[in-house]
Amino acid sequence: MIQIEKLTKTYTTKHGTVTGVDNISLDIGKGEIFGIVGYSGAGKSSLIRCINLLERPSSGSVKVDGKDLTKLNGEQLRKARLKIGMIFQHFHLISQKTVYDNIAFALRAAGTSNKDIKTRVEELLEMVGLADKRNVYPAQLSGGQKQRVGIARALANNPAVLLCDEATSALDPNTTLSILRLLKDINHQLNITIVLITHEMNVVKEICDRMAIMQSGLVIEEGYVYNIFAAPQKKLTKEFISSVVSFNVPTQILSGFTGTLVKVLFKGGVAGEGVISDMLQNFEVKGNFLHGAIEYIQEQPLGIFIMELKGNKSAVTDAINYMESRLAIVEVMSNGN
Ligand SMILES: Nc1ncnc2c1ncn2[C@@H]1O[C@H](COP(=O)(O)OP(=O)(O)OP(=O)(O)O)[C@@H](O)[C@H]1O
Repeated sequence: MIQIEKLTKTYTTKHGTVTGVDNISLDIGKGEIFGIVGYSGAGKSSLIRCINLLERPSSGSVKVDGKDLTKLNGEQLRKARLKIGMIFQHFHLISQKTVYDNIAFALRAAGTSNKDIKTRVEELLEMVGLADKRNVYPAQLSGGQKQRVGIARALANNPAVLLCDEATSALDPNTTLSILRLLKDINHQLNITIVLITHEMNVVKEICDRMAIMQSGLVIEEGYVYNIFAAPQKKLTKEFISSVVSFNVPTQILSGFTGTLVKVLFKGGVAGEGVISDMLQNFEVKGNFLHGAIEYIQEQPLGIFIMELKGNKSAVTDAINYMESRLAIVEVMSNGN
């Protein structure tokens, strides 16, 4: 649905040229929820704003539904943009207009008749759960309700893509969750492709199918969220993951162990316990559990165990190889003192 090819965005400032996006290529499939994570300044906003050409790329191309947006003239681009909805961190509602008129505004801009506007706005208000708020003004709404209006407005013209620019960053955790659930429902119901940028890994963990991690304008890691949580490659990715899932044991505790410390991850959670008990029965090693948890990522369990293995070196190696052969990911944290 979205093909980004060798996209670069540079800005000319009085201090020289700044690169916001550095030669990024990404392919986002129809109906996917794709998350782009990074700290402030990583280039997320520059990238998402290039997807609907709010920013014109310095080089490279952006294809949405097969159309290269960088090649369209003004009128063609205006039409193509109707198929790309966007929601924002600070909602960007028109304060002098009611909820109804904020949503109707997007339809009027697209030339929809008054009769069709009425039907469509009612439909959208139902979808986002705000039917009873149609005549109130934005100032009378909570942050979560404002974002629901933003979502209804973004969906007004039946877009194929919804871009979310830090859409939950101004909301408390419970409201964040309710907005993320709404986005997921909309994604299921309409098969709309959603691209969201965020600095919060819990947002990605909650709803994204795939993700990219950005740093200094580059995508440094990309893949299925579940796989990235199971086996992050880059230091920054590990840092983001540890902000939502703590696999860490305090260093002073780790230094007190004399055996080999291993972190064992099992895709599929509980099954892992069976592999560990088989391993303890079949090899001349003793296991001492320091930490065990099952995390749910996209409703799929990921089992994590941190344990000390004691025994002679070859038995420990055999035990680790055995767990790996049973599809565990084993990381040796320390070889003992
Ligand atoms: N209009 C602009 N003019 C000059 N430099 C810019 C402009 N927009 C972004 N940049 C620079 O491009 C880089 C990427 O910024 P960008 O806003 O895309 O990052 P971000 O990951 O979205 O961060 P944040 O969440 O803080 O917005 C930064 O170095 C930023 O200073």
